[in-house]
Amino acid sequence: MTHDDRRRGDRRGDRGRRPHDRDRRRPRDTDPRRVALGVLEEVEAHDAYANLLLPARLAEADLSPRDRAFATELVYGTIRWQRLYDELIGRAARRDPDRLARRVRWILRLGAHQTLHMRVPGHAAVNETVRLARQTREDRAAGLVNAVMHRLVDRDPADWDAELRRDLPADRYLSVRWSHPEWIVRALRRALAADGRLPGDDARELEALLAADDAAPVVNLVALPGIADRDTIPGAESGTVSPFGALLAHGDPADVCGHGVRVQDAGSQVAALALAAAPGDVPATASAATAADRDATAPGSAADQTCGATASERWIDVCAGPGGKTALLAALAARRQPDASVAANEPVPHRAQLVRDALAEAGFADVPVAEGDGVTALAAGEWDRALIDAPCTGLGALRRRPESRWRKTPADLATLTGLQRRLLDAAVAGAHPGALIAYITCSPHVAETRRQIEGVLERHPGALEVLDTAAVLADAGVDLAAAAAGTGFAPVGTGAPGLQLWPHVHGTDAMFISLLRRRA
Ligand SMILES: C[S@@+](CC[C@H](N)C(=O)[O-])C[C@H]1O[C@@H](n2cnc3c(N)ncnc32)[C@H](O)[C@@H]1O
Repeated sequence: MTHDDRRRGDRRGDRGRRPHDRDRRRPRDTDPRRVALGVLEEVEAHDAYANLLLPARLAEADLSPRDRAFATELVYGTIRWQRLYDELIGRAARRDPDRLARRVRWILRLGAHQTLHMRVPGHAAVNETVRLARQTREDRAAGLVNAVMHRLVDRDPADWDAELRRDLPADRYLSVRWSHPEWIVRALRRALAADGRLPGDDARELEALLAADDAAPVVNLVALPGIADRDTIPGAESGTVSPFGALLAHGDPADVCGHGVRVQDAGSQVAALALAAAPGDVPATASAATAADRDATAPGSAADQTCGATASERWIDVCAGPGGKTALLAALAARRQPDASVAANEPVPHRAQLVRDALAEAGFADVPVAEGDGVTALAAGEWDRALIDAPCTGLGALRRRPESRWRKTPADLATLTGLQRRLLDAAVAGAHPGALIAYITCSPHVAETRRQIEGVLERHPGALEVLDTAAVLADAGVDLAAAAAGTGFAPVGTGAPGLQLWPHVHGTDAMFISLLRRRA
């Protein structure tokens, strides 16, 4: 080492080490299976979220676009399907899979995913899985991995299925076959039945719902009305139930987002639209719409035809973070009623900042975002339309968050339903006659949906009118029948005091939307 080298080294010291130095010492990984295994182990060890961790690990690796897609499917698919794979691995290994070393279990789950859901030929799945075991210091388990993988690939998946169906009680079979915790299977069955969707013991619709949870969801985009046009988003296709929605089957959403285009599930779009489009029986709190306002709204677009609001209303989104619905509400309000004011509330500071960012990006930086309790904001009563997108179990969005089904427990329900009830009661307390409330969850669980609405109606007899959400949305250009066409399932359920959307019927997350109006 020359004197100059030494000086350079001294100057840089440890803190001054260039970012690439680490990369130079440790070659970037070029194996998608090894990258996926690392992510899966980290997700498990640190309760991390795969959708946050994976992009970081992909950025550190050196993978072709094809291998990045392969690693992505390996991670998400293996997490989703782990219950099925554990059952089959246990049968093939003739031992409890929980007694295998963690890494060996992940290696086998990865192998199972390749052969059962990724169309990797059997021999390649076996060889690559054994290779992965050897490369990751699990040589001693290579024999077991080889034997288990051979038993998995040598049998037809239909044979495995027949064996499971024969051996397991009905709910346990569904739980294993569709890789959901058993309590979630039961909760979804109850939710479908409450929506009038399970005649007799027909499991067909329940299985269709479970299957929809297991499919990789297509990216849903929203083109905020008045700001962006869904027909001009590069590479996007139509086909969502939302009048502002588009699908991005291929490509990186980051390449098309911005300037009023955002990633947002079509069910969320429809939920925000329902509040905006509900008939404006709300007494105007300031001046009525001027002729100039009305002229400013170009006729013909979905947004213009759909908002039922009257002028100068005050709209509030009380559970706003991260701001997807707030941005759409602001766009809908601005398009139809420039005089209406929109405000947001989100108690968690970093999520409140995300709401501000979402609003600023869409050109609504002037929308105030408070950091308080939604219960207080609602009880204060300074609003004409309130969106309560309540914290919930998220059982309606399992397809988007692969690990969430394994982390939720029935115990989560108690806290969440208590808060949901307080939010609804505060809305009743704060609402003036004619004020509108949209109560929304991204869960179909009956305790979070219809029972909440039944409960608030019982606690405040005569105070609320339940609007027909499906009819409001139909007037707003949402064609539920077209969305359900070809699925073999009814476009709208029956009996619920609100609209329940379903992934297997409408292609949306399972959002529940109930529109309520305060009576005099
Ligand atoms: C389902 S998320 C809302 C999603 C959001 N509306 C959107 O579309 O982007 C529920 C939000 O409620 C917030 N929250 C939790 N407790 C709350 C409370 N007491 N009052 C109001 N909001 C609350 C959570 O922090 C979370 O951001």
